[in-house]
Amino acid sequence: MAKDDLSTPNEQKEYSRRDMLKMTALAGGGIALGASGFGTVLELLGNKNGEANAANQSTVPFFGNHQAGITTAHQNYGYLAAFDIDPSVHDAAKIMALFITWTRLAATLTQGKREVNSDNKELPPNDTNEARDLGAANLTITFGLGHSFFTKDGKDRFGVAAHMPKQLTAMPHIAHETLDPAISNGDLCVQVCADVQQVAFHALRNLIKEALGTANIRWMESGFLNAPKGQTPRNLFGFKDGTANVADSEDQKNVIWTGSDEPQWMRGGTYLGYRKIKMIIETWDRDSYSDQENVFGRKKNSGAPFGQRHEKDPVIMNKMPADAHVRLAHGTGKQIYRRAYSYTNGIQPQTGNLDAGLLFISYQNKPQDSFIPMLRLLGKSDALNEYTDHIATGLFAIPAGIKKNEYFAQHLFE
Ligand SMILES: C=CC1=C(C)c2cc3[nH]c(cc4nc(cc5[nH]c(cc1n2)c(C)c5CCC(=O)O)C(CCC(=O)O)=C4C)c(C)c3C=C
Ligand SMILES: [Fe+2]
Repeated sequence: MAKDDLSTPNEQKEYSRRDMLKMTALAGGGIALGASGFGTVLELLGNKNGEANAANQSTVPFFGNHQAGITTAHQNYGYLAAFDIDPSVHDAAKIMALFITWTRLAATLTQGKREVNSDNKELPPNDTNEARDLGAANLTITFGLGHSFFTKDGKDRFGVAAHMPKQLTAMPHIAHETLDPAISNGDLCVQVCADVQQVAFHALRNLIKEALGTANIRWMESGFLNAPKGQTPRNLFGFKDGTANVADSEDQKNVIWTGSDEPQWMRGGTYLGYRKIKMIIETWDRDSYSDQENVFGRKKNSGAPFGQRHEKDPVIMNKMPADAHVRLAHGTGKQIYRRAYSYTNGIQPQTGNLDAGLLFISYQNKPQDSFIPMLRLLGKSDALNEYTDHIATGLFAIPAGIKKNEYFAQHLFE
């Protein structure tokens, strides 16, 4: 049978054979791409099925100055996953090979294309197929590196510890947190977002599959967030969440993107701060409306700060209770860019309560001066603490955007 009877030949290959050979050579040679490796690389598909139905064909560019999925309009579904490098891997070349494969796959999937299957039906399929008839649905894939990628037990793991991002540390202890290490931190992180959950899951699943043997999944979380176009989404406490985020690109440059104080390969990148925060929904739902508003210092319906009429009006700190969440966060004088998702995970068997909360994700160029001090202050004094538990954490360096014919973190290694 022909390569794949449902497929049309790819017209917009992301990489030529020469590009891939060049990248493989740059990665130190000797990288085994696997028996079907080059077939996979060279025969990317156009996804023609979407033309016949209402699949969401919107795409977000994968290559660029900054990675996508950060200032990209918030998609409806998000996965955040962390990976650990397999203990058998000591060679940077193996990691570079994985990053080449991940880059190729991400560049393909985010543009609504799929990898073609081999002629040989005795081999497993290259693509798992469940998103074949769906478009890209604004899929973005964002890659990051944890502190433990660079050093572990005091050892420089892959010869790049000298180039560690300046603000990347292990996460410090924060008051009142009850962290589960199994769902915290990790050597690598991948954020996958899309407007169709099946598209996002498909992408993550295929990234996991390609990493096997080099990097193993450590944890993954999935979340959702919906709002009418142009409106701020609401969290599970019913409040508009994300109002104070900077929208202007000059402000985003100051808050999000790293500059000349970082190693060259990290400039134009950012840091992802992560907290999994369980929300004690049952207690919240029994609290009075006015108490709920006092917790944040904002009006529940309009999102306006106390003493103001409209959501985007400036915060007047002394109109809010001293321990109001917004007063404390705003009072640090620091800014972060929040891109959170709500999560639900059925019922907690021990209590019969809902297992639900917020996958708090923020991007900032100086986490040691913003995200971490803010967490410390909120951990100590925030009125919100009565209704929340911080159960997982992470801090990851997100390198600059990937250029065409380059691969993720290439300039860290070369
Ligand atoms: C480390 C920082 C923060 C954590 C953790 C955090 C958790 C958290 N927040 C909400 C809900 C809201 N937060 C709001 C504002 C806000 N929150 C932070 C930081 C953290 N939040 C900042 C920096 C700000 C903006 C402050 C400002 O300058 O005005 C709001 C108000 C609306 C908005 O601006 O988004 C809400 C609502 C929850 C539910 C939560 C943990 C579960
Ligand atoms: Fe907040």
